Amino acid sequence: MSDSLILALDQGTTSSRAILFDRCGAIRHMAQRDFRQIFPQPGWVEHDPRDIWESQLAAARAVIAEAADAPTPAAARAATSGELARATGKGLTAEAPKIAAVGITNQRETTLVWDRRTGEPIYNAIVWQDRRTAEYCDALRAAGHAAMIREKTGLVLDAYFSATKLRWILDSVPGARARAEAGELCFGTVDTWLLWKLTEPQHPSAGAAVLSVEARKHGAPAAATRFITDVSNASRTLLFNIHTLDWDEELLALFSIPRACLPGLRGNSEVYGHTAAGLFPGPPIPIAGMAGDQHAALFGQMCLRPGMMKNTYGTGCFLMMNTGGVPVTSRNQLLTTVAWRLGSEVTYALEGSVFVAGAAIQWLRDGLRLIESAPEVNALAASVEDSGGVVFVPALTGLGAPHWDGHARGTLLGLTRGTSAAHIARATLEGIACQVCDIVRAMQADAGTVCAELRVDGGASASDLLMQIQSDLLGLKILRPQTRETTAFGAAYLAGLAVGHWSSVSEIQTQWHIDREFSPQLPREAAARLTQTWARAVDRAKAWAAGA
Ligand SMILES: Nc1ncnc2c1ncn2[C@@H]1O[C@H](COP(=O)(O)OP(=O)(O)O)[C@@H](O)[C@H]1O
Ligand SMILES: O=P(O)(O)OC[C@H](O)CO
Repeated sequence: MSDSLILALDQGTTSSRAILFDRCGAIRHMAQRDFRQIFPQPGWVEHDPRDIWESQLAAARAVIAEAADAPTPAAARAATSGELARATGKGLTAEAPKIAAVGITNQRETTLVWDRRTGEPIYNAIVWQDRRTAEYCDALRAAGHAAMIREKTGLVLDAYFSATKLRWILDSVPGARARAEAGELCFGTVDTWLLWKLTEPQHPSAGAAVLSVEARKHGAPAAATRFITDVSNASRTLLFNIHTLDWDEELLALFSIPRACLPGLRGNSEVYGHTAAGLFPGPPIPIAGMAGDQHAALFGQMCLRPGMMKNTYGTGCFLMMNTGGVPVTSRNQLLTTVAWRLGSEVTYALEGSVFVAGAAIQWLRDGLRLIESAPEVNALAASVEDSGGVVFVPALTGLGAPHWDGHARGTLLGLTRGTSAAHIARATLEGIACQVCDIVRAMQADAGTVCAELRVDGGASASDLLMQIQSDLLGLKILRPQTRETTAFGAAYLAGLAVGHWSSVSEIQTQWHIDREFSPQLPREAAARLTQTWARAVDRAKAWAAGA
């Protein structure tokens, strides 16, 4: 077991990644495949489910092939002493790597529907960022349903979540509703789609002989047992009751969703099935971990005690705090969500989602052309002492938590003739950090605790300047781990724990190491002034697109 690896599949909004971790938690191999973003109308965002699957499969096959070509540490040691060459007569080229388990983690809320018999999607995946159902959400809110929805699901009524997207597909694709009611269609988030595809028998690449031997050994899984989601992904659909941990009849009726199209519900660390024979070289691999990406990141950051929190700085920002075995109801417009279920033990979390974070830096690059690459923002912003009074509210697609204003728009204030590109770059980093501050404050008020530190990951956490600004504004320590692939880490750990690759959570806790710690350096009064100015700017950004 010591030489075997865990394969984490991290299916994100813009790319699919596959990472092989060894038993010490070190990354051995990594592959990434970007895939197509589809924007059929303003505010609509779709993915082709086949692109999601094919990019994920290609990334997984690439890391496995890379690992097969690379010597294992044991083989390398043996080769150094000449033993391997003597024993095998063929040097270092090894056969398929031993993979103990696969863990899946994924972009959440994104909604797919496919034919239960053929596996063919009936429509593109509607992505979490898609706003086509915003008006329907407004109507439900006006009809007074928001409080019941929040009480049962822990979520706010917003187009971000899956239920209204699923309803849209059932009502818009001819015949879909009747087929869903007849049990002919499957609804899934990306985890469910990947599990379905990974366990799909008779892949074209599978040799007939291999298939029959392996199928006899493992049995071809029935559709019902391959059609599964986990409680973390389910808790982002608006259809799942976080108290009963089951689909909720009242919510299904409200959104007109037939129960027959919903997947079975499982925990986050258990064997859900095996990869189909022939999909990867070697024997079928148990698929043993599954969690939404932010939940996996909370686990991978080892935020295992109540009060511990992490923030992921990617396209958006997703801040989560572990609240232990009790769902904390937010009084400050945050989300209550299932963090994970291990065996019968459920852990809950509070979450705040910022829609635009790293994407604001991309806008400086692609929209304003102030920089040529995202990392360049740091030198530009560091070339000035402060933002020169410029404030940027990066509400380019509205404001998420805790404001939830889909009509807010990006707002650049305080411009003078002395304003330079550097001031705007600095204001962008401050704007990202200020959005995170709003969430941390709301979270600490809800949870009644003041956590002394924030663990960070995601692409933009590479920016030392952004992390320092964040620490200054929050007045908290920022801890950046050595491995920032914490989402994939979390999925790998969940899978590895289920198959005994790691013996316990205490064993994996020793694998989390700090790369750098950032401590507040700005006087608190100066930080308070900046956040007060930010609050005034947010007020001006709100409701902008709603008209006069
Ligand atoms: N060195 C850097 N400094 C600041 N921002 C960065 C840096 N590197 C990447 N980014 C930002 O991080 C984001 C990508 O992070 P990533 O975690 O890969 O996002 P996602 O998973 O949402 O696709 C981009 O929006 C980019 O602007
Ligand atoms: O694809 P990511 O990593 O930006 O994550 C997307 C989130 O899960 C959406 O809620």
